[in-house]
Amino acid sequence: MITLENVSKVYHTKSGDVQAVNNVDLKIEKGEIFGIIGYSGAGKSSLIRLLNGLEKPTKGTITVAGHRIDTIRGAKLRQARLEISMIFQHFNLLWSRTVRDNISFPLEIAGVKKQERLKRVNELIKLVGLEGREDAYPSQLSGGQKQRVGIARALANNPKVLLCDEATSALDPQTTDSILDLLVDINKRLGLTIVLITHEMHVVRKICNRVAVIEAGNIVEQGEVLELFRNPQQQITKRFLNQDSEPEETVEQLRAHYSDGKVLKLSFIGESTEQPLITNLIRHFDVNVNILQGKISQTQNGAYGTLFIQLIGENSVINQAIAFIEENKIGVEVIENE
Ligand SMILES: Nc1ncnc2c1ncn2[C@@H]1O[C@H](COP(=O)(O)OP(=O)(O)OP(=O)(O)O)[C@@H](O)[C@H]1O
Repeated sequence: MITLENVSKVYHTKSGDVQAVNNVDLKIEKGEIFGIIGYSGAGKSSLIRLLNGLEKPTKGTITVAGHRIDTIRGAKLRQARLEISMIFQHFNLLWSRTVRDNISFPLEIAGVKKQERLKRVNELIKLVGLEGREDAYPSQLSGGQKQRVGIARALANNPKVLLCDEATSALDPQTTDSILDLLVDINKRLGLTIVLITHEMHVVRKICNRVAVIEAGNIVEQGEVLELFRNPQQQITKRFLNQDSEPEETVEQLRAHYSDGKVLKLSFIGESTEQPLITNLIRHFDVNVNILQGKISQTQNGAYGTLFIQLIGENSVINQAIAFIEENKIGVEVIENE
């Protein structure tokens, strides 16, 4: 659905050239939810603007939904953009128009007749869960509702690709989750290809199938989300993963509080979480298992997370239990008591 070959973008500024995107090769399949993660200034916005033709590459070729975005211009580019839609961090709604009229706007531009427009807008309002809010103005909506309007408007002309530019960065965690759920729902229902740029790993974990990590304009690592979580290669990827894991003080607290037996940190990735591990531990070993804390979440390709447990019993039996956990391909780290 999307192919970038050897794409670079250099901005020529008064203070010199800025290499925002550097020799990027990327292939995104139809129906994927693909994440591009990077820190501020890494080149994410430049990359996403290249995908919808708002910027032209300095070199390389860009094909999106069958269109050579790097070369087409004018009416052809506008036509192609109907198939490549976008949502934004700050929603970019028209403040003097109601929800209904905001969603209707791209249909008006595309010359869709009034009767058909009304029908389509009603469908979209239902799809994004905004029934009852049709006549509200953006200023009367919560952040999550505003983004729902943004999503409905982006879907109005039945695009093939939806680009999401930090679409949940201005929202609180709960609202973020509901918007991400909506994106997954739309992806499944409509088979829409979604590309999202973000600086938050939990967004990638929750909804992406694959992810690329961008640093100083270069894609330094890419792959299946769980694979990347299991086996990050680059320092920057590890930093992003730390952002999404237990804070250091929690581990310190656990160490201090639970001095009996051993405290273990279990890491679950993918299918291993399906196993009834705790039941098996109690059944097979003469140990008491105390669940201390944990967070296991679902990714698009299986579960991911950590669980802290305390094992109390004979030292030799605890060691056997640890070996058993390892045999089951669950990551285990002993949190030593100080
Ligand atoms: N129009 C422009 N003219 C000149 N330089 C630019 C332009 N747009 C971006 N840059 C520079 O290109 C580099 C990449 O910026 P870009 O906005 O793509 O990164 P980003 O990862 O999206 O960061 P942020 O999340 O802060 O927007 C930065 O050094 C930025 O200053």
